[in-house]
Amino acid sequence: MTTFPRSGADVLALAPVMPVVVVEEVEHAVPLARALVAGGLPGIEVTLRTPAALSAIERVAEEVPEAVVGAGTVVNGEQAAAAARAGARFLVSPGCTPNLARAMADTGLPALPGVASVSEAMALLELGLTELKFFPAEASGGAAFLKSLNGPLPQLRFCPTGGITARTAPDYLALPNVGCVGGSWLTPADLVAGGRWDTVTELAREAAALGS
Ligand SMILES: O=C(O)C(=O)C[C@H](O)[C@H](O)COP(=O)(O)O
Repeated sequence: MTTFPRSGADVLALAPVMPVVVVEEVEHAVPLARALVAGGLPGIEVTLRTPAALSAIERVAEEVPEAVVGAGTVVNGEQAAAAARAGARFLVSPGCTPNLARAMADTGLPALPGVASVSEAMALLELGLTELKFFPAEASGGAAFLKSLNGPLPQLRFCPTGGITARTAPDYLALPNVGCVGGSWLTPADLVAGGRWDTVTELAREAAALGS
């Protein structure tokens, strides 16, 4: 039986790669999640960027028990609450405000709030949050930024996301303050639209192997 994450650390520990997916058609959600799970990636971040996103989370939560589905692109409290109602097991935001941090905590779900600077990371640390998303990773300094941050703030752990590929992921995963990396490269729009689930599984398998 799947154990659901109870903390940000549990979310970071799901797999070396967190697939970030954009679901345009709700019918794609279940086969997509099954394809990722089959490749060894149980954690799935469904971005709240499409009208289908909340229904997609609901379907995966109900129909794919091996998956751990979370909501991404959470930018306000209403979305955090709606994602929790839909069955999300964790929340991810691209950036954070005190209001959003509170709203995410109110859901009772583990969350990875996003940061892109030292001061933003320190503000969340003051709230007791030590597992964060680093977004947009490549545009904000990449692996070199996180390596520098580990000096003054070694208590923080990150899921860097944004512009990361299968080729650059190992640079991040080699860092002591990186738990996993996020990315959309496992589920390109053309593969999803064409229902090419075997290829998604293949990409997921390669990504899962980055942790070994
Ligand atoms: O929507 C969010 O919550 C985000 O933070 C953005 C996503 O994580 C990135 O868009 C994924 O990055 P790519 O792998 O470069 O596509």
